[in-house]
Amino acid sequence: MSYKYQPEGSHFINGRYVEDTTGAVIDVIYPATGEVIAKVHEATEAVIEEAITSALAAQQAWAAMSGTERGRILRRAADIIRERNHELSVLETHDTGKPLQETLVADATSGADALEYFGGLAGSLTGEHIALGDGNFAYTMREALGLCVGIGAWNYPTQIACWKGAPALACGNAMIFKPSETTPLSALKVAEILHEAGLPAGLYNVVQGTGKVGAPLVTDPRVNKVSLTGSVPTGRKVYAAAAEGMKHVTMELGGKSPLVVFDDADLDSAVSGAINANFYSTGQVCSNGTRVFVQKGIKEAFLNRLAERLQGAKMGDPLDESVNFGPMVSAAQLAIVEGYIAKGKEEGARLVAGGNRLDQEGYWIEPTVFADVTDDMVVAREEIFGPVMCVLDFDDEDEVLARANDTEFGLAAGVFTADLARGHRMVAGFEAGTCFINSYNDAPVEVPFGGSKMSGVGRENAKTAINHYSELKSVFVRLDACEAAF
Ligand SMILES: NC(=O)c1ccc[n+]([C@@H]2O[C@H](COP(=O)([O-])OP(=O)(O)OC[C@H]3O[C@@H](n4cnc5c(N)ncnc54)[C@H](O)[C@@H]3O)[C@@H](O)[C@H]2O)c1
Repeated sequence: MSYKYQPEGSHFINGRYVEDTTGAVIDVIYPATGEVIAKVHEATEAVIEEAITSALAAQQAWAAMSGTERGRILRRAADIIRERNHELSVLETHDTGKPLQETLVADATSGADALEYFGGLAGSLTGEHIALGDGNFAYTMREALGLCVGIGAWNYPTQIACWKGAPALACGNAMIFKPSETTPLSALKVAEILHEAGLPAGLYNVVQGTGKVGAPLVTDPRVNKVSLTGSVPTGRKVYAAAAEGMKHVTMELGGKSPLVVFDDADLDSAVSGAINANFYSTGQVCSNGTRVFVQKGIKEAFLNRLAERLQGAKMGDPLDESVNFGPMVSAAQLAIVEGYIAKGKEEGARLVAGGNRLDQEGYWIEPTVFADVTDDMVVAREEIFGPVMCVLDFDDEDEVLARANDTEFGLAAGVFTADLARGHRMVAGFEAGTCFINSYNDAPVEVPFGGSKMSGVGRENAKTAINHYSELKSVFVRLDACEAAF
């Protein structure tokens, strides 16, 4: 039987699709209907070995090319992605369930942005000259790390494949990317397009599978760097395993981020911020501001306006471009979200919107809002990773800052206020890697993205990502005689 989105092979290795049917079967399910749209096989040991050996065989020649030449290929790949944006977005919608309205602007296009940005930077990577007196000097050389492994989550499959691949390749590395087993299709297209753009075979390989495939990649001594996007429990395991081999890591993990709305904020703008911070991608965004602290003076106005605006959430066929709210990615994730909604009710939070599963095929749940949430409730402490907004009340700035920071996570934080001095004071106090003033969840490639505390290590995007995919070699040069004590 052939499936609607069946790829030519489960893996993309050494410039071509590869299959090994002895690997366990993974069903790829369209979350909107529950239909199986493809079947892929988990990578076997032989597949993993082929991915590693072909990457190693290609990497040194790639690193020896000029940055400008490498960058040209990445920029060509960006152009191809943009030309095929519609087709890639339809695939992403099938892989994830996210509405086409979103995938058309946020997924392949964001991946293309990363390829274009790092393609542009590749020719400007340099070391520096350091004068040391007496004519002596040192210089630094920026070198590729070697073989990098990227491991993705299921919420932004194309974007994650590009956000990791683009800086890795720009710096002269090879990458093996393992997408989430829930969304295996889009990364294959990224690999295909990179090679079509001229990337030499072996430099961007995609292997499918669960953590059983991710784990041996992380521990393989030939791998120099691991970049994971995933949950904190997985991050802990992967970071520890990578530390055994003293490997470089980037950890983009989960969050329970605060969004603080002061009573001088523009109400509609703040409600928009809260919607973007909770319901985009059906709430499956790591940086979501799911603890919405609203100052008591505007609490009722905020909740009323939010209820009105929620009427604009349109669920339905994700391929219909007027639909703006899709299903959860999987039955398992839906069950987790339903569990948290039940917990919120049990703990005494006031359900003011949503909370119900739709009685139809697929993994649909309404956008949900709890009010009167308190800091100690489970729904206010744990990452739900679904469309559940928790609204908490507060009185003053010092109090809300302390409460906003009272979490093990530190991915993102936002503030809405008309008082910009207060906005800057708040972000200076937030214990979070990515902050927003009068906005939420913007992630342009030019800006570093990442978390502090348990939400991660390192940064993606922006010039700083170069530091995470390369290292400096220092060279001391003596021009006068070298002297010694004896
Ligand atoms: N900070 C960010 O940039 C960011 C972005 C998106 C998602 N996330 C986080 O990702 C989570 C949701 O994604 P998920 O459910 O796919 O996460 P997950 O942690 O379950 O899985 C992430 C990836 O790790 C792999 N994996 C699992 N165990 C492994 C192991 N032992 N060794 C190597 N790889 C292993 C999985 O197969 C998957 O590809 C949420 O917590 C979310 O906040 C973070």
